[in-house]
Amino acid sequence: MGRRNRNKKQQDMKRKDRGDDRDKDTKRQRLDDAKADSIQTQEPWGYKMTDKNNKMFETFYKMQNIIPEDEWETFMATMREPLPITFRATGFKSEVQELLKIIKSDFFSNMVDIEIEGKKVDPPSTLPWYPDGCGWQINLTKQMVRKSPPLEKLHKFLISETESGNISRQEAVSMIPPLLMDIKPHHKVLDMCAAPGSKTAQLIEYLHADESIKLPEGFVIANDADNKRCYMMTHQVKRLASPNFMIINHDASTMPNIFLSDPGAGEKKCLMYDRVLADVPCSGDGTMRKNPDVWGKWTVANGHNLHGLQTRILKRGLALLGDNGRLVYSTCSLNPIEDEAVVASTLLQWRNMSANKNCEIRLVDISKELPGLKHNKGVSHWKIMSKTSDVYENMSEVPEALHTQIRPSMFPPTPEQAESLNLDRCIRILPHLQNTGGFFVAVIEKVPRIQQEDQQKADVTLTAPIDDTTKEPEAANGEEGKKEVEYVKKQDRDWSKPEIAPYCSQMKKKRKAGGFKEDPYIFLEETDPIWPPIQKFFNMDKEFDHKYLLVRCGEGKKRNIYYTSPHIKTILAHNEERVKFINLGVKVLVRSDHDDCDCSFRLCQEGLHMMFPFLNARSLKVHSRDIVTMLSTENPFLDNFSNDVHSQAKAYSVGSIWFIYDPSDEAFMDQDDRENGPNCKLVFCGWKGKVSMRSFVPKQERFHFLRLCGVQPQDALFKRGHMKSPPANTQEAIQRIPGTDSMDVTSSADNQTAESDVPAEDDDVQTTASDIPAKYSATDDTESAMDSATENTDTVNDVTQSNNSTEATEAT
Ligand SMILES: C[S@@+](CC[C@H](N)C(=O)[O-])C[C@H]1O[C@@H](n2cnc3c(N)ncnc32)[C@H](O)[C@@H]1O
Repeated sequence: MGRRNRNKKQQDMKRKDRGDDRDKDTKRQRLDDAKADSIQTQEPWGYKMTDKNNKMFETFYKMQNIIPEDEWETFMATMREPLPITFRATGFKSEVQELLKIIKSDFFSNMVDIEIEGKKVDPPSTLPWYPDGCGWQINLTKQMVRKSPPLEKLHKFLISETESGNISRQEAVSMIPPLLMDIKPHHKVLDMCAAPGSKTAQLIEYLHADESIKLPEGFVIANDADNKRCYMMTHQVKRLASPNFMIINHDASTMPNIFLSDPGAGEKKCLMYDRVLADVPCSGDGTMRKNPDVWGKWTVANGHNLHGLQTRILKRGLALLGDNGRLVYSTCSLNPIEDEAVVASTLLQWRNMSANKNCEIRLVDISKELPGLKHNKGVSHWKIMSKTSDVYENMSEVPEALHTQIRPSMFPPTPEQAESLNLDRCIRILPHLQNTGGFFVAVIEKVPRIQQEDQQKADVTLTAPIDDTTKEPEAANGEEGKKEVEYVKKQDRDWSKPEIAPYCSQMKKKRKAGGFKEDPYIFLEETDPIWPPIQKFFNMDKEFDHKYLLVRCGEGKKRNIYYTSPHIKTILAHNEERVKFINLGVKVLVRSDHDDCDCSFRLCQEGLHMMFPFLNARSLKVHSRDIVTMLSTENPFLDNFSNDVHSQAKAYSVGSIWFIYDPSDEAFMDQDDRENGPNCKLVFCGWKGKVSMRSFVPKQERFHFLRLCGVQPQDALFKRGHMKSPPANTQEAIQRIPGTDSMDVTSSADNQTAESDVPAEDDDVQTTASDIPAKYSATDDTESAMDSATENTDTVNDVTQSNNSTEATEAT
């Protein structure tokens, strides 16, 4: 008999000795039940989904008493209903308000008397707790919106604006954790499990919320263990174009320390964060409305398996949190083992660690921080159920055989401990309270017990050295306490000091000389000859420091130049060998060699918002109708622009330019701007040729800006009388774009004239005139692909893992 067979036989015998055979029958029975339960049913709107029943789920949650008895039926009925559409408007405040005006007037005002399948549809409403009316809920499923003819216009609008990143289709509950982080522009923020990045995007927005600050001092570091999902996140946050942002790729439970000085030289300075978000991987039972697959997959084991990882991530997050910092722990699961048990056991362990005596961590009362949000309080008591539906009140009742699955830390605190923990300060969002998904949030703050007087407060979050104690937890009372201590010793000895994490050492093998596989990040030298012509051409402000510009190729011509913030540069400089950086820096300049231009680089739209406050030359004030001209025409001739713009343009040599529309510039704005133009500042980059002038704006964003200027992309642009005829020799070449009734754009002949005049498009701008109608005649396939690609999904289900490893795949 081979060794493997022998081992298996021994294991079977052991299992028999433990009486595990009884499990088999129960298991078989349960599988049969589950199969019988999962009958495919046909939903309205023509798509199939599994039956929404799971007996184990019901038994488990009924037993927990976290849903009041008289609400149980409503809770279950809501869980079985599909989730309504929710989204939030994103971006700069004034631009967001303009977009909201359009949403209300052009789309929602028409939705008052709509009936679908004989039922009247509720008009869309704002999420009462989301600030500034920027969060919205439409009580329809996305399938309904897609298939219903009266909602076609709304559907196209949602796809288009989601694509350009001006709205974020995000579950309502998923918007909550970033709001509770209370982000300020100077905060150092860590998002531990960030992909696909919907919450990260909020964090970046809040960091940049004060538009009067050119560049905030703080930054956001987004981490995720899944390399592919890190790249998805790159796309998600690209439009926010923040130089104060980076993506890294590590296991959050063993996040490496980030040094702010050379780790080899003298005193180590480690980064401590002001804000940490631990939106941990979870069983996702709060997302069953959106992901009906979870119904069939749910077992108690999912929560049990994730508890260990969730706890380790929370502990590591707390270890990295600076004094007076705030950590938000969240899951989209209602399971107390993934929620309160993780929080309670971590708080208790923190207290037991003698090394932590200088600092207290405690739950923050957040019940009043989001007025209008309906929620229940966290619980202090719950029960543990095994896969075979045995129920345990404490660890001593758990058979030895289950000790690897059921841990002491999963049990509720004693009544005395519970009194000091204030678990009721956690919030539970139950789906039936406000027609949402299910969610759990706890906010924890770290408060120094002794404010050390010699500590330089201003620098505290950047310079506080990491607590590198290896001391073990002090003994707690009683048998349970001893077991807990043993457990902590075995599993968690180093939770404040994962200096060389297993993941890092693994990665070291993959590393090639000079860093990880990514292209290198090479900062421009002070004396780099590339810089003076750029500085001169754009008359760059002295405040702009070119030592934060970087390129990604060491040799040959530099194609793109990126900008990053001082702190991000410092982090990169001292950690390139140890931290896996996936993405950082905003593209601000793109190579564009042209015989008639002294500067080999042009501005690009992606980085313009960050750059324009530092540009003292090459700007053109424009009217709203000029925006329409430049965004609806490939290379308009100079005399297609207003006289005001034409005369400014004549003064400029050939090369990169940027346009600014500023409603606060009373002297320049005219009657048409006041009547038809948007009430927010807009900037675009472009190129001034000899006879024409073009913009470089990615196609998705063109539609957004056109809408802000009161033009529906499928409406006639000429209706407003904005276009002057192009010169006579190109007159005949004007043609209709197939698929539109009314939109005319200048033709290929016109483009040819201009092509020699302006540089060709780059990969940051891929717009051809015919893209416009093509997009608006998207097939169903394209639309559904867009739906799934663009809606932010932060659910991790299908969890198969041991306590130490997670294989989580995302359900989209
Ligand atoms: C609930 S999702 C996060 C959603 C995200 N915060 C958002 O709002 O878009 C959990 C994420 O944790 C990641 N993850 C799983 N295990 C991890 C670990 N050990 N360390 C870091 N990230 C992990 C998954 O790849 C997944 O992207």
